[in-house]
Amino acid sequence: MAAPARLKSTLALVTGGGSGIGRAVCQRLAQEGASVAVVDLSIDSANDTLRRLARDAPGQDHVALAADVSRSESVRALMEQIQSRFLAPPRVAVNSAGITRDEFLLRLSEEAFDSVLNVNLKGTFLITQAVAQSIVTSGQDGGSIINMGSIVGKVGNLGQGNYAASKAGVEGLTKTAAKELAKFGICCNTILPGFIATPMTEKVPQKVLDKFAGMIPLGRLGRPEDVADVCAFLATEDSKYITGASIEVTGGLFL
Ligand SMILES: CCCCCCCCCCCCCC(=O)CC(=O)SCCNC(=O)CCNC(=O)[C@H](O)C(C)(C)COP(=O)(O)OP(=O)(O)OC[C@H]1O[C@@H](n2cnc3c(N)ncnc32)[C@H](O)[C@@H]1OP(=O)(O)O
Ligand SMILES: NC(=O)C1=CN([C@@H]2O[C@H](COP(=O)(O)OP(=O)(O)OC[C@H]3O[C@@H](n4cnc5c(N)ncnc54)[C@H](O)[C@@H]3O)[C@@H](O)[C@H]2O)C=CC1
Repeated sequence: MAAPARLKSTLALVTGGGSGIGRAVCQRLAQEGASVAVVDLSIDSANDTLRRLARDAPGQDHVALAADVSRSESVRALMEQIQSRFLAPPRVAVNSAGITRDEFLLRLSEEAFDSVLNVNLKGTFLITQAVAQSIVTSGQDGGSIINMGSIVGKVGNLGQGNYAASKAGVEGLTKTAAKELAKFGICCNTILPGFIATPMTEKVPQKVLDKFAGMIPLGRLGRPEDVADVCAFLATEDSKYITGASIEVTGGLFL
C-alpha cells in the first residue's frame, strides 16, 4: 500500500543518504511526496540512491550532492547549492551521516577519536546550524531536524568510547537545539537505533554478535526501513507537538 503523501511540496535534506539508514530515509520521505536532496561523502553512493528515487518516485525533483559534513566549508557550499537549485531552505533535515572507528579505550588513538567526533557530532552540529539558519533567514514557518544518535550513546559499548561519546553528544546537542529553535517553529529530535543491519554493522565481529544473540526482545535485527518509518513520522505534521525527544528504535535491545 502506498504511503500517505504527507510531505508533498516539502524539501528534505538527508546526509549519509548513500547507504543504509540514510538511503532508506530518502526512499521513505520520497514515498511521502518529498523532494529529497541526497547528501553523502560518496557522490557515487548518493547517485545510486538518486537512481532508486527516480525509479520509485518519478516526477519529484530529487538531487544527489557530495558534501563532507565534518567540514564547515563543505557544508556552506552544500547549502549554497541547495538554495540555488530549490530557491528555499529544506523543511526537513535528517543527519544520518556517521562512521565508526572501534577500538578499546586503552588502545584508542587520538586520530580515531577525533575522526568519529568530527563526523558524527560536529557534522550534526554543522548541518543543524546551517539548516536552522537558512530556515530563520528565509522566514519559513518552521521545520523538522532529525538526528541519528544511537542506543550506544545511552548505554555505552565495549570498543566504542569515541562513538558512544559522539552519539551521547548528538542527543545533548539536539535537546539544546530543540529549546533554542522552538521559537522559530523548528522541531529537533533524536532517533536512537539499536542494531540495524547495514554496512556499518557488517564490521561487527561474529563472536560479538553471538554474545548478543537472543538479547533483542523482538527477536530480529533491525532493518533500515524500521528507522525510516519513525523518521517519516518525525518529518510530518503528525509529530508537530514533539521536540527534544529521543526515540529508541531497538526492538527492545538494552531495555
Ligand atoms: C544480535 C544483536 C546484535 C548486538 C551486537 C552487539 C553490538 C552492541 C549493540 C550496538 C547497537 C548500536 C550499534 C550502532 O550504533 C552502530 C555501530 O556502532 S555497529 C559497531 C558496533 N561495534 C561494536 O560492538 C564493537 C565490536 N568489537 C570490535 O569491533 C572489536 O572487538 C574491537 C575492534 C573493539 C577490538 O578488536 P580485537 O582487539 O580484535 O578484540 P576482539 O574482537 O577479539 O575482542 C576481545 C574480546 O572482547 C569481546 N568484545 C569486543 N567487543 C565487544 C562488545 N561490543 N560487546 C561485548 N563483547 C565484546 C570479544 O567478544 C572478545 O571476547 P573473548 O571472550 O575474549 O573472545
Ligand atoms: N546501523 C546501525 O546499527 C546503527 C546506526 N546508527 C547511526 O545511523 C546513521 C547511519 O548508519 P548506517 O546507515 O548504518 O551507516 P552506513 O555506513 O551504511 O552509512 C553511513 C553513510 O554516511 C556517509 N558518510 C560518512 N562520513 C561522511 C561525511 N563526513 N560526510 C557525509 N557523509 C558521510 C557514508 O558515506 C555512508 O554513505 C549513522 O549516524 C550511525 O551512527 C545508529 C545506531 C545503530
